[in-house]
Amino acid sequence: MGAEVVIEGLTKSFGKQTIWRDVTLTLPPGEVSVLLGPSGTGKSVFLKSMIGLLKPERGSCVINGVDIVTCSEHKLYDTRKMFGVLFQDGALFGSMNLYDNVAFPLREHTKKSESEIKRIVLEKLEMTGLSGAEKKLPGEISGGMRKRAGLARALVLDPEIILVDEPDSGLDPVRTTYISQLFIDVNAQIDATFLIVTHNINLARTVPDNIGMLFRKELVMFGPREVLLTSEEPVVKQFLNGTMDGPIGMSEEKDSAQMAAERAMFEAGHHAGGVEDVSGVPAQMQPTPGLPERQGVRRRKDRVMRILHTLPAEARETIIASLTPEEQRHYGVGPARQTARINNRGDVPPRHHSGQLPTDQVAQLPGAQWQAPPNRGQGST
Ligand SMILES: Nc1ncnc2c1ncn2[C@@H]1O[C@H](COP(=O)(O)OP(=O)(O)OP(=O)(O)O)[C@@H](O)[C@H]1O
Repeated sequence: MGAEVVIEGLTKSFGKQTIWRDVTLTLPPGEVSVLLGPSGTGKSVFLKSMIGLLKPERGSCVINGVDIVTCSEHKLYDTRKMFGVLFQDGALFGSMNLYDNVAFPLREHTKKSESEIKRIVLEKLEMTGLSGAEKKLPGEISGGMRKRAGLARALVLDPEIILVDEPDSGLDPVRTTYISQLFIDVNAQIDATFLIVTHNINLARTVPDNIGMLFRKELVMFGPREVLLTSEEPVVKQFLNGTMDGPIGMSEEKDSAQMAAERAMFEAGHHAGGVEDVSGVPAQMQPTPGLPERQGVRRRKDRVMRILHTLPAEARETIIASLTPEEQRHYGVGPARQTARINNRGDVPPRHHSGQLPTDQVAQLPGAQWQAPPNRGQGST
């Protein structure tokens, strides 16, 4: 099973520029999570901080009892071996063929024999649909193949955590769906914990178990996919619909005067762009038939049912509706019964900001009525 990653109060600045502050979330073991956020909100900086390439000033990122932020170089080196990282362009060595690129971490970090290396490399190339392409150079293959080769290389050391930076960059929508399927298939086969940074709405809506979003230097939300996908929070809705109508502007954000002026324009009939009314929770991608069931999905069900009472009503109803009648009986929930229980007890989910919930509650979620925090020290703190 993949490792759990527990991040608490993480804050990263460059000089006087705060990139994000007080980020708290837990990546549940073996589940697939996606981190969304407008360009420049520091998603790549977040991934680099998780593997210790950048040092946040405050907070912790704990994996198997080791805090990446404060541990020794020696511990960091060891813990990094638990990660497989897929960079945007695959980050392959241009002068090496795919076989040697994929074999590279094994030759660098292990004492395995060449015959053992060959077995592993061919297995990972097959897993990523690249059998037969061993002798190709990165410059001779398509962007999608380069990404798959990068994934094959990320897999050779049997990672427990896989970080993926913008897998859709430079890919058409169909190839993006194929690489998404590959992530789900790899997850089903090795049960690693995934964190995927992306702008791609289709991927975000259909691939992950959990979704988080960075905006205005904070983690706006992080939790089960049903929460973000049913959220009424303006920034989340705007992002998922890809429109100009909302708090996200040409650069990171708009001030209230600009927002009001644009609102008037849209109300007068100007097209806000994007696809209208992309809403609801579509079915999640499944492993390709013949592959094992995802263990993360099974564990997630129990986990989400334990925190169900903390989730906004619409997400709760969506989750309950997705259960089979047997599962509803098993967990003791049903749409009417659940609503009655909530009404009788007045059990309205609390409002929380990132960082305010105990870390054993994997989904740290603000309520559905989350309000963007006031624009604190934009650009510097
Ligand atoms: N090493 C660095 N030194 C100084 N500033 C940096 C460094 N790395 C990143 N930044 C700044 O941090 C901010 C966030 O960058 P980052 O690339 O993480 O954003 P992102 O959300 O991944 O954006 P995109 O979606 O466009 O890839 C940017 O303003 C960037 O200029």
